[in-house]
Amino acid sequence: MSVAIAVDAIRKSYAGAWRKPAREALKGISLSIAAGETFGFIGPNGAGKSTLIKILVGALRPSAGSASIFGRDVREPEARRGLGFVPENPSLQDFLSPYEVLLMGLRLHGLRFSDERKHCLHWLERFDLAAVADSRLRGFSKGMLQRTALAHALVIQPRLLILDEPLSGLDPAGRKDVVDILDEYSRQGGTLFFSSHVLHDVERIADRFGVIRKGEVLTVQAPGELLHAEQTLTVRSSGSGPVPGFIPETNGRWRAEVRRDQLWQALDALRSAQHTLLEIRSALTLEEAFFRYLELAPPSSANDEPDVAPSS
Ligand SMILES: Nc1ncnc2c1ncn2[C@@H]1O[C@H](COP(=O)(O)OP(=O)(O)OP(=O)(O)O)[C@@H](O)[C@H]1O
Repeated sequence: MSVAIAVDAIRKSYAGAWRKPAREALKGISLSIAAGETFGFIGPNGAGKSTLIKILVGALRPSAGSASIFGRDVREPEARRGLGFVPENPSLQDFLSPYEVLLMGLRLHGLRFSDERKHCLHWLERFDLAAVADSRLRGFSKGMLQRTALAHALVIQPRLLILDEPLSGLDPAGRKDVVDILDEYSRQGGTLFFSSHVLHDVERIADRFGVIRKGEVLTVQAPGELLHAEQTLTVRSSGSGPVPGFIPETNGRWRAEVRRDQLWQALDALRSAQHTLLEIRSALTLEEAFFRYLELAPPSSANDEPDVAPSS
């Protein structure tokens, strides 16, 4: 399978303000994302997510290391062919209409369609913007602007989408629509790299995700793996009599927290007591597992030092 994004030992230091030391935002990050993969990049505020994204789209130069998109160094304009990008706070010209924004996207990428208006309206409709296709962006809500920026990224039929916090500013219905569109894009073979704070969205969309903290990637794994590593399971049953280790809930239901290596004993006990098994699941949500992971991740030597580095 071909590599869509390759990041090799990237470092980035921002020069400090007057008398302030330089800040090392990325401390030697390496990643490889396959073509067709959906990769979520998560981490707390200030972890370095946007810095890496800006390097990938050619808006920032790394202090050291290299990155490429479909084999082209990100410093080459050719690397951005077929790249749809939405930054964290998209700044769109507010005197334009959504239709004009999408048309501009097609022009910037040198794309021509026999019926451009129909093509743009298709994407505006997908993002629930058809009714305001020709209205000026001035006065649009944050969610409407975000949806316009996403439609602008998708209208070029990108081979790669890089989205910085794509779901921020959207209400629950808007989030669901966008998640469905991204799902469809991914099922059709598109490659997606996105950052998020919202673990539920990462769980829903991503094939794999990377956790970044203080400029370092702590782990890269599939959403299920984080939960699978957890040793405790919640087992729920329904039955009339008590079972050792199980505590009663309401309506004849019972629940126990069971260690993974003791699951079969617990199931045998339920069978002997003629209980019906209702549910076995990880005792933690992905969110809880993620925060526990962040807390347990051993601090590296770089994290023990103050965030100071020579400026680039
Ligand atoms: N232009 C800049 N000048 C100086 N420092 C910067 C600059 N941009 C980012 N930083 C610093 O670099 C570090 C990483 O910031 P970055 O914006 O990449 O993090 P992030 O993970 O995207 O955070 P958030 O989730 O809040 O958007 C932070 O400590 C931030 O203060």
